[in-house]
Amino acid sequence: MRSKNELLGELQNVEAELQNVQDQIKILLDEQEKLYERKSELKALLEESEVSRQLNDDGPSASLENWTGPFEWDSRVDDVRFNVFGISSYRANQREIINAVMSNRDVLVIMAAGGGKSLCYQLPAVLLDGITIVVSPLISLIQDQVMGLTALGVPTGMLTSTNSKDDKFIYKALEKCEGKLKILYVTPEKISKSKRFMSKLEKCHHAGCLSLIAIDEAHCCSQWGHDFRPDYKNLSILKTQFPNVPVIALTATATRKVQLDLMEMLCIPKCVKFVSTVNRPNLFYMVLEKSSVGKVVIDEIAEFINRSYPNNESGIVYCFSRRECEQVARELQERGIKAHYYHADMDAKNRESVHIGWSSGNLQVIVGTVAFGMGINKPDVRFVIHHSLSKSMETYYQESGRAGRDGLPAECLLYYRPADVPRQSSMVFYEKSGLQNLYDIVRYCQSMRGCRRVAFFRHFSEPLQDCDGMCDNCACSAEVREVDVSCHAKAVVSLLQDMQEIDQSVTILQLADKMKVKHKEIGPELKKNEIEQLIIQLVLDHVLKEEFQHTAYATNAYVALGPLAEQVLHEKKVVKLEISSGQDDKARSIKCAKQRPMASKMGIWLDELRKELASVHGGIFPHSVLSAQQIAMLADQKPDSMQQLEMIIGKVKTEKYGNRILEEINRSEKSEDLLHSVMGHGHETGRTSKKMKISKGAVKI
Ligand SMILES: Nc1ncnc2c1ncn2[C@@H]1O[C@H](COP(=O)(O)OP(=O)(O)OP(=O)(O)O)[C@@H](O)[C@H]1O
Repeated sequence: MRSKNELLGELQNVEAELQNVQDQIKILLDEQEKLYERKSELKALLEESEVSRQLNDDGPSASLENWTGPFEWDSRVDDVRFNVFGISSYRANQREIINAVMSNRDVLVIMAAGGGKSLCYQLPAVLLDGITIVVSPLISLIQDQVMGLTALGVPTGMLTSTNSKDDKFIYKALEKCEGKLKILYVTPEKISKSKRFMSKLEKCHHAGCLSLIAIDEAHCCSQWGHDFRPDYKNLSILKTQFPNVPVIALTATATRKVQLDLMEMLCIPKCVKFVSTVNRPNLFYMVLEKSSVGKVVIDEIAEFINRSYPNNESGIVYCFSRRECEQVARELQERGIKAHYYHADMDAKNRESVHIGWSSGNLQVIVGTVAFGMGINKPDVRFVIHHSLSKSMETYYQESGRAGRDGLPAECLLYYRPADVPRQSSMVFYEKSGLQNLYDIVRYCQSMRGCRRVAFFRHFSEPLQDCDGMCDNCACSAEVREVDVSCHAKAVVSLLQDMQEIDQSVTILQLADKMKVKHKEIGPELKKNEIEQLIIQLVLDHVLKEEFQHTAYATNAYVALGPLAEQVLHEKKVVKLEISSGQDDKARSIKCAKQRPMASKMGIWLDELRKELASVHGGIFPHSVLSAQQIAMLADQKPDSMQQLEMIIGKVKTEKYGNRILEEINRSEKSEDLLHSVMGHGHETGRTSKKMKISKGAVKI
């Protein structure tokens, strides 16, 4: 029998060895984590280089060819731009794209929402002999475009699923090709399902009258895109059937992978690509904490609208479900806001009347589901509020991008609370990369310090650009502490482990409730929303994961242990959480609003001035009347009298708004920056045109 001392000695040795092994395991685990990270980085880089190799093999890129001109059609193009569309100058890439189309090339256009894609096919359509077919996914978008073009005097028609008495005229025009129709909008279903339409199109082509095919919202072709539409898949038939007719495909967003997919699906491998930045410098992005009490959220939204937009400036509120849309619209009405809901369950007539009411200014706010996303062609939307989380960065970019398409300042607010995550995840988990896409936007929302714009640039693999203080985190960052919550995380994991052992499923909210009771003994006290935030953080970090169970009526999202749970349990992983320590969200939002009222007000006045001048000068599009260049001249020359202001922008009545503009110019120390920021698109701002002198052509009034 060994003595007690001998046993104690060996025990100490074993404990020391165990400690040694544990230290080595920790080192190896750290190493493993680093290697995993590097592995995914390398995979992403490989994928990227493979995609760019294929893209390079697939034809010349726009930059390799000179599309600026001169071309023999230059003067005719300028004439149509000015006299038909009332547009005084091009925005970035528009001239080049038009030239590529006029040169009979297939073209792929990636241009930010509101960047001016429509002109790129509408202008050539007017100029070319024959008819242009435009494929567009939504009837509301088609109606909008047809209304606008008809007002400009361009003979335009549409064929959609709903038959109309005009259909006969359109079929006849296609067949006879008499010049009574220049642009024909169709839904993708017409191409894939209507034999009658395709046979008329064949005849039109045969007679040499099919001049151009435009595919709008082309990302709908790709399963990798965020809005896949099965009928778009069949559009390859257009290029196979009419190989000599140029195709122009346009979208606001397409990652490299989607671009490649589009080119393949539309059979335009040798197309010229024009990729513009996703940056929308005039949009202010902000994420707000969403209260768990529904009425509080509505109170805040109503207060925001009444405070910031008291003059009936247009806006959109996006909701998660149809029921929620109706409720939010009703509650906003109760608070005196002219709001109405819009969703797919309404009949077409009802939807149209709401849309028209909003476009004409009778309604201030549309409360919509994503059905009210694509195809909103109203340029002066001043705010887009997300009452609920979007399902991806792409959809958020698109939906919020409905704001400020006129280039003037506009605001994009997103109300976020962790409890909205499982609502979305149970809808998207079956989509290709659905959860991954959702978690990207959740990361965007959880961040209290990162620039929102940078998040977009990263997401769309674009070089970073300056935010210019146009997001909440850059303009008025919250006072944020980074708190070590490893012990709370460990408690969450062990709590969940206990529940899993007895086969008990738990949702994120139930887990948060249980933690609320338990965590007080652990360390620094966390508020309920911070515990929820922590649980979501753990899901994003793969410590936990979401799992889904189907019932006859719904899919429920539960939370379970993820691949890195063990590390947290054994204290091998530090978990930190950003916690706001200063003012509450509302105070912050007010502070943010105070920092930029001048730019917003000025933008609105300029817009009103544009409109007033347009009405004085007989229905010319507002943008042509007070162009960005003219605003740049204001910045450059700082007029100090009404007379000077009138000289700069032309001989017009400017008393009402002019005085206010002058006041602002005088009052603001940074008037140039202010004017730059109200001008929106960087390429046509004073930054580039500051040195420009007034030319007669630029002052159109
Ligand atoms: N060169 C220009 N100068 C001034 N305004 C322009 C110019 N080009 C287009 N616009 C105006 O900008 C607004 C947005 O243009 P358009 O509808 O073509 O955007 P888009 O790129 O199709 O956006 P979305 O992807 O959101 O549909 C319209 O009001 C249009 O008249």
